[in-house]
Amino acid sequence: MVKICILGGGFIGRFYAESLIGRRGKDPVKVIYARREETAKRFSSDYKVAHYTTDMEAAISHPETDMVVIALPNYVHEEAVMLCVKHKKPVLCTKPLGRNAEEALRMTLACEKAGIFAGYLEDLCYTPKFLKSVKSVESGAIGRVLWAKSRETHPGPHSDWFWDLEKAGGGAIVDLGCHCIEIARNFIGKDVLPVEVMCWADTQVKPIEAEDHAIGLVKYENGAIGQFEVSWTFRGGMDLRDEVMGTEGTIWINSFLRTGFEMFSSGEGTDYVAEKAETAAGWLFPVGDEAHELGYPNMFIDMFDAFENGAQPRETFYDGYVVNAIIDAAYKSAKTKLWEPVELPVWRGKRGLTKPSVYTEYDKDHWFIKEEILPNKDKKIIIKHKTTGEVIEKRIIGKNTTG
Ligand SMILES: NC(=O)C1=CN([C@@H]2O[C@H](COP(=O)(O)OP(=O)(O)OC[C@H]3O[C@@H](n4cnc5c(N)ncnc54)[C@H](OP(=O)(O)O)[C@@H]3O)[C@@H](O)[C@H]2O)C=CC1
Ligand SMILES: O=C1CO[C@H](CO)[C@@H](O)[C@@H]1O
Repeated sequence: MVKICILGGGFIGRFYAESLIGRRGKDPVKVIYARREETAKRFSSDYKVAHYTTDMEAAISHPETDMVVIALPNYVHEEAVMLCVKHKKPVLCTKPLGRNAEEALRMTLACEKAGIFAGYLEDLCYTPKFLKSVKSVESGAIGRVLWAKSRETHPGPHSDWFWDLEKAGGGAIVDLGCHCIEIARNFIGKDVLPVEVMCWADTQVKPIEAEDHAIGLVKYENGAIGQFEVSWTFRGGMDLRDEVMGTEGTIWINSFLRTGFEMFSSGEGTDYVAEKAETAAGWLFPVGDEAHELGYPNMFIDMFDAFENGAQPRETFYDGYVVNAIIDAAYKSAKTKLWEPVELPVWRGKRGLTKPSVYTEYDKDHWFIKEEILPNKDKKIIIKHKTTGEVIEKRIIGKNTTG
C-alpha cells in the first residue's frame, strides 16, 4: 500500500482520484492540497481524504504522504517537484513535465541526484488501444515504423491559466503536443534520437498570445518521421487519433470521439456526455469509461508497480524532458520557419543510427519495386535494374481475361 498526497484538486486531480480510489484501489489518497480552502475541503469530502490543506509544503512533508502526485498548473510543477526533492518524497508529475526543457531537465536531475522515484504521468501512452498497438509494433507486426502521426484537438482548455503564455509555457503545442510527441516516440522507439523539427503554429481564433493551432514534423535519426496536429479551435468535441505506418503494416487508433458508441438525444435528461463535448443534444459520442479509455488506471498501476519493485515506470521524468526539448524546437521553428535542431544536452539513447535499406531483390540484376493485380486480373511487376537504374514493368496476363 502506498499512501498518496495529491497536489491540485482541479480537473485532473479529480480524474486521478477517481482512477486511484474509484476501483477499490489499495493505494489510498490521504492528503489533498489546493490553492483555495474551498477546493481542498470539497475534494476531501468527495473522495474521503483524511487531510486537506492550502500549504503545499505541509502536504508534501505530511507523515501520511508516501507518494506525491502533482496535478498543478504547468508553472507550479518545478516548485512542487523541488519540494518533493527537499523532503525526499517519491513523485509523479502530470504532463507537460516543464514549460520548457530547461525546467524539465532541472527536475529530472534533481530527482535522480536525490535518489527519489519520479514518474511522468503521460496517460495517453497507457490507453488500452495504445498499449496493444505498441506491443504489435514491438513484435514486428507492422515492420519498421516510417511515420507516426498523433492528433489531439478540442475547443480549448477549461481553466484561465492555460490561456496565459507565461503560466502555461505556450499554447496548444505544449498542452496537447506533449501527448502526441510522446505517442510518436513510443512507436518509433524511445532510444531513437529526435534530430530536428519543422513546425507551423498560428493564433487563428482566440484572443491570446500563444498558438491555438499547430502542425509539426519531428525527424528522427533512423529516418522515421513523427507528426503532431494540435488545436484549441477544433469544434465538435475532443478528437484523439493516432496513425502509424510501417514497412509491413498500418495501425489506426481512434481513442475518444468515435469509439463505436453513438447516441442521439433531444437534449432532455442529458448533461455531461464526455470531456470537451460541446453539446448534449443531437448525435452524441459518449465514452464508456473515460478514465480507462484515457489510460489513467493503467498508468497508475505501472507507476505503483514500478515503485514497489524498485524499477522504472514506462514513462519517466527523462521522457518528459525529451518531449519538452522537442517542443522547444517546435516553438523555435514556428518563428524561424526553418528545421530547428532538438537541443538535448543529456541524451541516453542510441547515436549514429542511419536509415536502413529494406530493398528486396527480384533477381540478381533487379530490385523489386511493386506488384499489383489489375481489375482485368493481369499482374504487373515493377522492377529496377541494379546498375542501369532503368525501371521496367512485367505484365503477366490474368487467367480470366476475356479481352
Ligand atoms: N490528460 C492529462 O493528463 C491532463 C493533464 N492536465 C495537466 O494537469 C495540470 C493541472 O491542470 P488542471 O487540473 O486541468 O487545472 P485546474 O485549473 O483544473 O486545477 C488546478 C488545481 O491546482 C490548484 N493550484 C495550486 N496552485 C495554483 C496556482 N498558482 N494557480 C492555479 N491553480 C493552482 C488549484 O487550486 P484551486 O482550485 O484552489 O484554485 C486547482 O485545484 C496541468 O499541468 C495540466 O497540463 C490537465 C488535464 C488533463
Ligand atoms: O489531453 C488533455 C485534454 O485537454 C486538456 C486541456 O487542454 C489538456 O491539458 C490535457 O492534456
